[in-house]
Amino acid sequence: MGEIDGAFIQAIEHRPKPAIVEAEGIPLIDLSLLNTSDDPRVLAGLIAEIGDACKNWGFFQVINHGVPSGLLWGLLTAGKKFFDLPLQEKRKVRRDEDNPMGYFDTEHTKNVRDWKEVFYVMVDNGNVNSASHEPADQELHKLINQWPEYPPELREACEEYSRSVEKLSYKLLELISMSLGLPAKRFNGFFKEQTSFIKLNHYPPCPTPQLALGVGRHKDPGALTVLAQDDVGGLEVKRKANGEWISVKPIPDSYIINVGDIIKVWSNEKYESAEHRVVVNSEKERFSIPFFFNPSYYTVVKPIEELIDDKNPAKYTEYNWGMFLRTRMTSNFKKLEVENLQIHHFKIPQ
Ligand SMILES: O=C(O)CCC(=O)C(=O)O
Ligand SMILES: [Fe+2]
Repeated sequence: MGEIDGAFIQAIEHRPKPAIVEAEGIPLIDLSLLNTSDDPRVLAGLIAEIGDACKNWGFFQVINHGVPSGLLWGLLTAGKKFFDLPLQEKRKVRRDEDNPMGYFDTEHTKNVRDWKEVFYVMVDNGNVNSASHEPADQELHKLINQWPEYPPELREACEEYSRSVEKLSYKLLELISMSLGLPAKRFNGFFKEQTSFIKLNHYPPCPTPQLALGVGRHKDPGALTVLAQDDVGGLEVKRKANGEWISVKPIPDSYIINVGDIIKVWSNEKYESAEHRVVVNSEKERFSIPFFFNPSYYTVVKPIEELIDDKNPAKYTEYNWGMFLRTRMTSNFKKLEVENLQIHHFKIPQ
């Protein structure tokens, strides 16, 4: 990535400061009960814990999650071999605005360049996505995975890993649904033609980590994010209660679960999608792999009927998920002069 260029420099108010490391930190939830029972009465304590974490933090970590650790290790190893290739090799599978799957090294978040390189892979290859909000863009777009020649094992590692994390995502979705007092499978129908994808993130060491961010502050737009990180650390979450940035301590063999904007809207703001960002450091590279669990492109996102009434009216007007995703993906290719699309643009003034 070379010398730090002005495009990476964050405005003063968004530059990283030493983050607070909380003794307790974000909630840590043990999912081992899931292996022994799916009876809601047995699971009641776990469901309540998840509900509290979604409400108070929008973030939690899980252990005993059922994803074999070898799958993550295999994918991290294959991903590292890919990122070690020369830039011109990686750019042979470069993503672009027509097909946003593949490699990219100039991603922007909120119109500032991120100190990272990435590789995007669809979980269900070939699913389509909507047109964007651009008036000239009326067509459906196919999301097609692009595979590099080297390392040959990358494809299988991505496919096996995402199938396993998908299972965990459905379990979490069902627990979240029950925690809102809804039937376990209330949300499952939205994921028939899921637009879920994984992203391999590589954050190289940065000579001026006080000026740039690995990923600028943002909220994840989908339903849920299931994030694996290595042992380097750097993820920070903005605490809902007081707006302070808290660092998320790497815990071996755990996943970080992050409520996305869609669950915030479905729950009519009972649950939070927390702002987060990634700080980089001058010594160590870091790898992370988020799995973005996203519904079908044609999903109309709005507060769930059972959760609204006269006393608690809908806080959002409906929006089309595929359009939202496409517009957001397009905005991470370059610096724009306008704020990129956010759910607060659909908020009903109360
Ligand atoms: O690398 C991380 O820890 C988080 C990355 C992230 O927030 C994202 O890719 O949306
Ligand atoms: Fe994120």
